[in-house]
Amino acid sequence: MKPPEVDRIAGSRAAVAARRARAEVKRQIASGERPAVDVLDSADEEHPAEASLRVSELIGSIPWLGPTRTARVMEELAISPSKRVGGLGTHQRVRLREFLQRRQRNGAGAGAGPIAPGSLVVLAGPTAVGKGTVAGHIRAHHPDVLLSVSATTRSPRPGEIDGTTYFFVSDEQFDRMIADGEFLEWATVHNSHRYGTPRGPIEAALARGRSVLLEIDLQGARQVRAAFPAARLVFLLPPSWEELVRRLVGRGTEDEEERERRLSTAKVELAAQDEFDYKVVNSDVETAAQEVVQLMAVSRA
Ligand SMILES: Nc1nc2c(ncn2[C@@H]2O[C@H](COP(=O)(O)OP(=O)(O)O)[C@@H](O)[C@H]2O)c(=O)[nH]1
Ligand SMILES: Nc1ncnc2c1ncn2[C@@H]1O[C@H](COP(=O)(O)OP(=O)(O)O)[C@@H](O)[C@H]1O
Repeated sequence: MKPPEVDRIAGSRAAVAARRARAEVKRQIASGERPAVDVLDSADEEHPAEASLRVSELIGSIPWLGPTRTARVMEELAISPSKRVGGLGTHQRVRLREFLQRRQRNGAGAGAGPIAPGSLVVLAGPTAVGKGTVAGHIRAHHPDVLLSVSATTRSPRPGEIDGTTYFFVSDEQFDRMIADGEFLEWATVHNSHRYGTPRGPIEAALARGRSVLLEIDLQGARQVRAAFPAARLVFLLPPSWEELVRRLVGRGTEDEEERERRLSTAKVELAAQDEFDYKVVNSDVETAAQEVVQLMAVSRA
């Protein structure tokens, strides 16, 4: 058996070597020799220097981020300051990866951070373009963004959950909510059912500096713009009209008559796309979701 003193010396040598290896990784990031996202991707048992690096050290090594912004970024990504790269949870890793890639693409100094605090973004677009799908992707990957849950008088589709997809309410309940001033905006959509955005959760989130995403129709987007001129309006476009029809038919949730009604609304909505601040083509869900999130990161200043 080795005497304890030998163990202690060996242990401290190993610790010094590990520190040196981490310092080298930080130097590579700081000099631009190695993108931070590569360090994140290579962090595993075979790369202990990368895996044992703290996330704050990884982000802090990027030349254009000082300690204050690093701390803010960590908070926005919901990653604790002591977290090591190898110990990240799946969602944290995805959020960090998206952030690093976005910063790499945008270059130094672009934007204000992953998500500008307190921004209100409206996602609109024709039926079946994929608004719900893109919003769902953002919900899954950016829990820091509040995805507003609307109230509607339409019936739930199979798989839709009351309180998550929508608050499914009766006509009488909807009337009462209007009378009580509970809506930020509301509209009758596709000439059939009413949909409205509950005001309370949005105002509370914005007051706390949390960003909010509304997935609503054209009429609602116009009302939000009037009430909140600072809101950013995003129009989601299909790659083509044929693809839009394919998605509507493929979803299989409406009969022929309802599909026709929705497609005629879609023509009106597409004609209004130039009223929006940004247009995003939904060819690929992940890319479209990332573009919407990136728009949230654009500094209001
Ligand atoms: N104005 C307004 N529109 C909403 C609201 N919630 C959903 N919508 C819109 O209502 C429309 C119908 O939604 P839905 O019944 O889920 O079917 P979809 O058209 O196939 O997405 C979509 O354009 C939604 O964006 C809301 O709170 N306010
Ligand atoms: N980028 C995409 N590529 C292919 N299919 C998509 C894409 N985005 C959404 N879809 C599909 O299109 C259909 C309509 O999407 P949905 O999110 O319900 O649209 P919306 O909320 O705009 O009415 C769904 O079946 C969905 O799976």
